[in-house]
Amino acid sequence: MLEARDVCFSYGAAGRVLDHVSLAVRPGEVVGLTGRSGVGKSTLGRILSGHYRPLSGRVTIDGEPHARGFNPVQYLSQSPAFSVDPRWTVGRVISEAWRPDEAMLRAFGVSEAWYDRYPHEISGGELQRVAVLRALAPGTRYLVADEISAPLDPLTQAQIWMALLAHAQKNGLGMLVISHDRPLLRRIADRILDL
Ligand SMILES: Nc1ncnc2c1ncn2[C@@H]1O[C@H](COP(=O)(O)OP(=O)(O)OP(=O)(O)O)[C@@H](O)[C@H]1O
Repeated sequence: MLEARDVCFSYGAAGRVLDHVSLAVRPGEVVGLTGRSGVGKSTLGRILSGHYRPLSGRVTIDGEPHARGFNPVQYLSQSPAFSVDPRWTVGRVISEAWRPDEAMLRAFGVSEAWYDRYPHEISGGELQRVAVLRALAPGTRYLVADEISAPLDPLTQAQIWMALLAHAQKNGLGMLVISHDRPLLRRIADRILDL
């Protein structure tokens, strides 16, 4: 189980962003997280992913704190361009994490023809699919998907969610889906939390 318990956080001297927040995601469970803009959803997602340390409170993965090495809690943002090295080819970006097979490439609509290109040489929607596929390395146990489909066309959105949900179910992957799109969350989440 991925668990945040009594988490508090603030960015420097600015006011408190998270005040004693607790949340849990079980393996194979899809939890929706929504709430007004600026309430701290992305901050909580990054804390769960080990990017930020809480001021107080704990984050545990199956009872253990975040450790060095491959991160079993992968964070995906709305803007994949910020999370990939612009000097690496698409092929290197993916294979640095793992080597997905043909079926996975097809399910996520990723083409090997892009492998020799750089991130700015594929479209935003294509890069998002690359980022999602990269995050699904075998060691990934939980995925924090932060508004990942907001800028995509409806067809690409549907393709990504269908592939992600199928993969999560098959592999017991837990997902925290952060979104303002309540109809989307009602379709895909087992339960929805309002921060
Ligand atoms: N690096 C940072 N430094 C200082 N303040 C920050 C930083 N990142 C976020 N904040 C502030 O922390 C608060 C929470 O931001 P966060 O991005 O977690 O909210 P959110 O609920 O995800 O918002 P949205 O729905 O608009 O994406 C906001 O007031 C934001 O301005």
